[in-house]
Amino acid sequence: MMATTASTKGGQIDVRDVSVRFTQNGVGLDAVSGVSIDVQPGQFVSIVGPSGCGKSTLLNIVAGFLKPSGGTVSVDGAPIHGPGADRGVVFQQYSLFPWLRVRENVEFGLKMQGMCRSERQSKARTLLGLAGLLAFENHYPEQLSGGMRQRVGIVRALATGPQVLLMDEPFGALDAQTRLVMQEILTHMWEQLQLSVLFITHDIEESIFLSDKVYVMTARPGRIKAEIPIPLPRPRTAEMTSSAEFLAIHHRLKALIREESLAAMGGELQEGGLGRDWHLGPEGVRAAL
Ligand SMILES: Nc1ncnc2c1ncn2[C@@H]1O[C@H](COP(=O)(O)OP(=O)(O)OP(=O)(O)O)[C@@H](O)[C@H]1O
Repeated sequence: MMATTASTKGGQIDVRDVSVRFTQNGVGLDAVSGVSIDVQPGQFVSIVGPSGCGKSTLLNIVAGFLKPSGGTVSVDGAPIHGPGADRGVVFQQYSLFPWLRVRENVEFGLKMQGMCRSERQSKARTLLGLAGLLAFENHYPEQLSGGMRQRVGIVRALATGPQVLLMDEPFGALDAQTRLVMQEILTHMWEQLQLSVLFITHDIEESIFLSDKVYVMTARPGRIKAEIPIPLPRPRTAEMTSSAEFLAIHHRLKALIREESLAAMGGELQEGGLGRDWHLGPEGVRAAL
């Protein structure tokens, strides 16, 4: 992997035997059970799994927004007790301040840290340049497309210099074409800044294209079902997505997730729906009605 700007290499995430139990109206729900994952410094790691398996819950724990019921989480050996400037977070919804211009949005965290005006301007402009947004530094968020807003969101999350970037379905609201461009921009920024990234997505192709490793979670309570290394060379190119190696990984991941998606639907599809009545055929179903 190449790097130009990072000085020290940090950003190791260690999640050990983490469990989460939510209690609502006196009823307990096991969301995550005994999950252990690791992200090595500079690694790009994705988590995929069926809806509701606890992916966001896990990310929120690493972000420090949520405390696990059991287990430990640390970054570079330091236990996580809450949110911190060492971890940038990007969600699917663009969370920019609409009354601030693009550069002011990016500078916000730096201003809070007490950095002087000229230093924070120069930092924001460097990052906006990496994301291809320098020409828009004086625009307001509402003047930007969804993809551009999300790029500003990523730049803002990176402004305070975190070694870890946590991303929860960041491109989920974007159209397919914009999504591909965003993947390339993110890869470029990741390579330049030597970040560790933990990335959640529903999109199998996206997870393979971006990652060094993909974790597949089971249906709730979420456990780690498989850890799939992605040995494709870098830089990744659009052509690689039709290579035999890429397609073989895609096939494997799809099968793993399908099993869990069926399980997540409580067995209805195998037992009561698709499985039970399909042998009847259209005639049989009509007769049974
Ligand atoms: N604060 C909460 N209180 C109670 N239950 C919660 C809470 N947050 C999440 N859950 C439940 O925990 C489970 C895991 O939720 P989570 O959002 O982590 O799943 P997910 O894998 O990210 O889902 P999706 O892919 O649909 O976004 C779900 O059943 C959800 O309803």
